[in-house]
Amino acid sequence: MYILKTEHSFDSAHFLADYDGKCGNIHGHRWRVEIEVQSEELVASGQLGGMVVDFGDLKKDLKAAVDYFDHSLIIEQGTMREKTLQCIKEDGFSVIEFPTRPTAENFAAHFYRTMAGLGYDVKRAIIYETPTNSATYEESGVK
Ligand SMILES: Nc1nc2c(c(=O)[nH]1)N=C([C@H](O)[C@H](O)COP(=O)(O)OP(=O)(O)OP(=O)(O)O)CN2
Ligand SMILES: [Zn+2]
Repeated sequence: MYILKTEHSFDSAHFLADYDGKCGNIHGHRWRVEIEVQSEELVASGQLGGMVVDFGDLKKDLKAAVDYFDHSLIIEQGTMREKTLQCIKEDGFSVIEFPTRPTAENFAAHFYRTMAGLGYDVKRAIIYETPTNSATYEESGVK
């Protein structure tokens, strides 16, 4: 089995709604996203010969997925008053409404599924919320 790994980072603010503690307040992180893709075989010949995929393509696709969140405020849908949200947007701030609580675990699943949706055979996605705290998402099954 061959496994390729690449990473990108993004800066964003978030908060955990209904969290009893400092993470319930708006705060920021530099999120590091690592992605691993796998293959039993290498491309036989040509431009991609000897590769699983071209690192250039893998990096470009992960960067696009990650850049979507860069320098924005990520909020869980339905956890901010509509009026507040509207004012923030009207004042020109970039807000992304996320379907689930914006935890490292949910971001790991998000990036896994985004890259899988692009056709990559993703082994795992690892999200570092801080330099020492990370969450990993994998899907079990026959691979
Ligand atoms: N399992 C998870 N636990 C927590 C998550 C998460 O995504 N998954 N997220 C948070 C908060 O977002 C918080 O920002 C993390 O804070 P903390 O671990 O305390 O990290 P700090 O580096 O800010 O801690 P210091 O001790 O103040 O340096 C909480 N839990
Ligand atoms: Zn946080």
